[in-house]
Amino acid sequence: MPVEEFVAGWVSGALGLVLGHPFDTVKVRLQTQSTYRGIIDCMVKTYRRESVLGFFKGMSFPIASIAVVNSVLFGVYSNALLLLTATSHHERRLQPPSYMHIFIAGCAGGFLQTYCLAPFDLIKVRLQNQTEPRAGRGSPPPRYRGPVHCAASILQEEGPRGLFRGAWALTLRDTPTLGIYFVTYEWLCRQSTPEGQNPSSTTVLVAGGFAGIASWVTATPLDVVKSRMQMAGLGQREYQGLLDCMVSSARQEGLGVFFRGLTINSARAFPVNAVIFLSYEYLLHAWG
Ligand SMILES: CN(C)C(=N)NCCC[C@H](N)C(=O)O
Repeated sequence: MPVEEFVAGWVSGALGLVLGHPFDTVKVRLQTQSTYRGIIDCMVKTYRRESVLGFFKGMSFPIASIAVVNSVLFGVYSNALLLLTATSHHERRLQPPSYMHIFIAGCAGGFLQTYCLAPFDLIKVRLQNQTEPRAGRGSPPPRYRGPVHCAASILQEEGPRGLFRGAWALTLRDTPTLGIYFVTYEWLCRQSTPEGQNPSSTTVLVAGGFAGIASWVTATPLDVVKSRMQMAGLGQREYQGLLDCMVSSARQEGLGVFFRGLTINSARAFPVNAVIFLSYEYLLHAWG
């Protein structure tokens, strides 16, 4: 099984993560708290209360973990394509796989990555939602002191299953949308690249950026449900399950609730995924 796709996926995931984390914090807060009037209001309040560091809350942990998840995604995707089409990454420009094969391989990558992603994503969301200023003398400490303390507290208070809160919503969110992600990327690359040639860096950047947007636009409704289910039990509303979360969110806040965070998600998705695909392609090219 070729492993370089896993390593390239890890490096590119880490680069994308640093670039995208401030956008991600604003998105998570908009989706789960109703104290903000919009993106700018959320950014201003975060900056005033928590300084620039507020945007980077919960990042140390995902930089190690989400990068591993990206490595699983790209590694499984590439190896699934190898199984389906018997072509390696380098052979795929001369013998391009069908969009159906790309979609299936993307869904397989999306499905398997959620097993690693679920607990990491839960911890990230819980830490990002702590809006207390940095602990100073006299101010009460935040509920979670960091990722390890957060994981230990969830285990203690909610049991091992607590770490997988929202995992179903995550699986439903990621399986089809990662199929869409890779199909969009390949389709855009093929549109502007002569047959048999490698796409230029500009093409990779643009195709990667739009692939990110396409996947996040389709993922946003379930992203909202997933974030709410992950926050449930923390003084926020408890849900009976995924359907209950969808129905009660729609009843209380209207259908627009499923598009919360769409603008910030798309603004984040372009640069993050442009960098992910560029560094991924670059590394695989450099390793020959
Ligand atoms: C749920 N969706 C839509 C995705 N995971 N899409 C792939 C993007 C991967 C990248 N790490 C990012 O966070 O944008």
